[in-house]
Amino acid sequence: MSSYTVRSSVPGAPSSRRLEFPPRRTSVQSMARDDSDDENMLGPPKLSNFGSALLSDKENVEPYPYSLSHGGAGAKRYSQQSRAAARQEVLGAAREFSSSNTNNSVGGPYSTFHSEDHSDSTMFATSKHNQQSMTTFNPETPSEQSKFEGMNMEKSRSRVKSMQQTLKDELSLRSSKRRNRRFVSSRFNLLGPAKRASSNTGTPNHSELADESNVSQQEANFSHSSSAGATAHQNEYNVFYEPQNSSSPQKDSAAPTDHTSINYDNIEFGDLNPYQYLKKHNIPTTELPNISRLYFERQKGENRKTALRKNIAAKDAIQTRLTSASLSNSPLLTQVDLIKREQSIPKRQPRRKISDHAANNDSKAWSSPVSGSNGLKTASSRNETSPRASEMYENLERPERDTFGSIRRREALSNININRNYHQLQNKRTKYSTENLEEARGIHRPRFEHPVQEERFGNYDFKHRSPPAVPERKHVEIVEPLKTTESIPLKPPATSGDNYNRKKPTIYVNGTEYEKLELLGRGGSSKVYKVKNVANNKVYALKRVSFDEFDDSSIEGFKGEIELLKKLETKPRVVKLIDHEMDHGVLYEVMECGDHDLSHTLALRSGIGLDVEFVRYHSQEMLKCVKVVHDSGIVHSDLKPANFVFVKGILKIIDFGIANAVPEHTVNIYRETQIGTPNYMAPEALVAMNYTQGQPAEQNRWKVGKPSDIWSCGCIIYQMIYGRPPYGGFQGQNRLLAIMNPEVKIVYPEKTSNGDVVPKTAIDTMKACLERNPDKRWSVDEVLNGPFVKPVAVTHFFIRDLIKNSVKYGANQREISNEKIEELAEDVWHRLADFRL
Ligand SMILES: Nc1ncnc2c1ncn2[C@@H]1O[C@H](COP(=O)(O)OP(=O)(O)OP(=O)(O)O)[C@@H](O)[C@H]1O
Repeated sequence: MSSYTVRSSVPGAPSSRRLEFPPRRTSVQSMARDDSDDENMLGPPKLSNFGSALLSDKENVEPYPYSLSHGGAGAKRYSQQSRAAARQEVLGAAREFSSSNTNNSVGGPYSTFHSEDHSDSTMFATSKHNQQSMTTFNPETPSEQSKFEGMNMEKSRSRVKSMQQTLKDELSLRSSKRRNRRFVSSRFNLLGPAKRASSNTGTPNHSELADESNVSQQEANFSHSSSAGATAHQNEYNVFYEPQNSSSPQKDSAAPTDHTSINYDNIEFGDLNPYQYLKKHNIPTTELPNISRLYFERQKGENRKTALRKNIAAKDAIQTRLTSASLSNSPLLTQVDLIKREQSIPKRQPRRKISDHAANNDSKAWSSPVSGSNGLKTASSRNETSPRASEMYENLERPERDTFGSIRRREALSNININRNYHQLQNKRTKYSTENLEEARGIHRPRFEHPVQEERFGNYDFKHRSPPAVPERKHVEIVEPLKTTESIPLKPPATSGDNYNRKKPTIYVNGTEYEKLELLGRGGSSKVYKVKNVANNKVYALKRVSFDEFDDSSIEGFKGEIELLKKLETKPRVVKLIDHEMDHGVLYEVMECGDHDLSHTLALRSGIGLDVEFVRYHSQEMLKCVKVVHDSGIVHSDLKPANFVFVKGILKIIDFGIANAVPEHTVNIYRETQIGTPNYMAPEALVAMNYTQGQPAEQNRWKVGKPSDIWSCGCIIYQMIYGRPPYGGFQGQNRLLAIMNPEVKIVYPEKTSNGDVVPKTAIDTMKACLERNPDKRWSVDEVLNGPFVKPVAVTHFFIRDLIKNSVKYGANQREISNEKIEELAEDVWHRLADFRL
């Protein structure tokens, strides 16, 4: 490799550079590598680049990457001019060298070079016959050294500077071309895939490369054919746009077939993009930037026109609605007019994107048979409406194709919705204002409660559906059952010997049938039932006593009761025995039936307080019964409240089971058994007394007489006043002991537990009845005639007469003895007895 050092005069450039001559075959590669670096290309040219550029410029065999295919027209011209000038300068310098070296033979220092490289470059091969290449210069040759020294060095330096400047401009121009190419590439991407033109079968890239190859070839031909730079500058434009194939079959009449004078105003792209347009009309790709710019400007204008046209259509549609709404207020409008106006206005569309479901529903509503029969437009017929409406439909239903922009489209939709609501309101007003007219015309319109229904079917005349069929009422006959004269037996008929047909069991007493009604009470040895005589339907008490549990003495005692009852059957204060029968150890007594006994009455008044009159009345009633018994020579021996019953309001005595007839002129009887109720038994009836005369000592007897009955009556009165018997506070055996113990005194409080004052006469009566000594007890008559049972009442006249008589008696008798006073008191007392009310 040969090297040569030159001093550069370019400002900023290194003072000296070592000029190297790279191998010729790598010049193109070096250019390609430098071409990738824009910054290096913008800087001052290097001598190495200069040499490479010369070589590459001559070697047009390979595609020249920096063709003028993508440069602008002005840049292209400048590039071509500058390149032509540079070439002229280079050729001039070479001629100078060659002229100074005309005698240089083939066998000289160039012989080797030419023999190696003559077939590689056409340009170099052309010039090698006329000039000496710099690369073939060998300064070491003595003959050439002398020639070189003889040259004008100043002239050479100026030429080198000129060449450097030219190369600098060339590089700047190439950088500009590169930028333009990038811009065009980005625009191509926006245009989408290029369509295949009729005259262009290759892909755009391939076509572009082929075209670039042609351009490079044309440029090489130009460089080869032209000899003068100025002339080349003048003819460059015309020759350059000469079409390769002038007989192109497809040429647009409006297309600039004569490319020497392109009229951009006459260009019509149609459906072609700029690149397709170039290919179709065989226009060099260098015109692509200009044509692309023209294409985009026209597109922008078309878009503006389309937007303006759609805006006008939307406004016209709105104005049509408003006019229709104002006209619909007129009461003279008929229903047919309203329908026509409604048909001329498209239905409202949703603001947002229409979903498939909503669209389907909407289409169903429109395509309903009812609407079709009434002249409503279906979805397919909407396009048959006015052009303005159709255009607005296009605008509303396909917002993605709208070119207004989102804001403008939203405003348009909002306006339409607002006016739609106003239109609906006007329709409603019209509907209400025309209701009377419609009714007068006999037009029946359905009433919709739902606004959607009203919106869809609001102003249209519909035919009523046939009313639903009234369900048939089933006729049900109420058939009353036949009435028969024969009564339905509630129970099976009675048979002989069967008592099933009887309501309740019956008891026969001496042949008389008694029907058992209810149980009245139960005693120690018997049960008492309420029965009804079946023959006369009278009610009785039936006492049934079984002798199985009793010994013979007890059986004799029940038999004595019957005798006593028979004896007393005429007494009104003794329950009346109706009938009795002894059968198989069972005693039946049919008696007069009482309502309830005295124990039941006392229980009802428990806790109510003292009622002296109640006690006096019931005491008197009780004593009257006892008087009857005592007067009959009978000692009852078992007097208690349960043995007094009220029969029709009259208290009567019952239960003479242990009663004994008292022989006349005797007061007491003696029993060998202790029978009775402890609470009411007199002390003498409880204390066994040894029967001494003629009887075994171990045998005890109890003395029972009429005073025992008075004791019992005293206990009943005591219970009626204080609520319990005298020894009621004792329980069990202690009660008997207390009764028998004379030390246990009976207390008579002046007040009851409720605080009621107990009359003194009542207390005195109780004390007289409950005298331990039976001989000192009052008799029944005394009690009955006692101040409590039978109180004395005096009148005002009685007291006045008493005082008057006493004064007279004292005036006549100065001294009155005590005996005389007692006699007088007894007399008054008897008079009071006669004076009782
Ligand atoms: N004629 C009647 N009317 C209404 N009720 C009666 C009649 N006879 C008895 N009673 C009721 O039957 C109950 C028992 O009767 P009664 O006292 O005669 O039987 P008892 O076996 O003698 O009893 P006890 O021997 O224990 O005194 C009475 O307390 C009374 O309530």
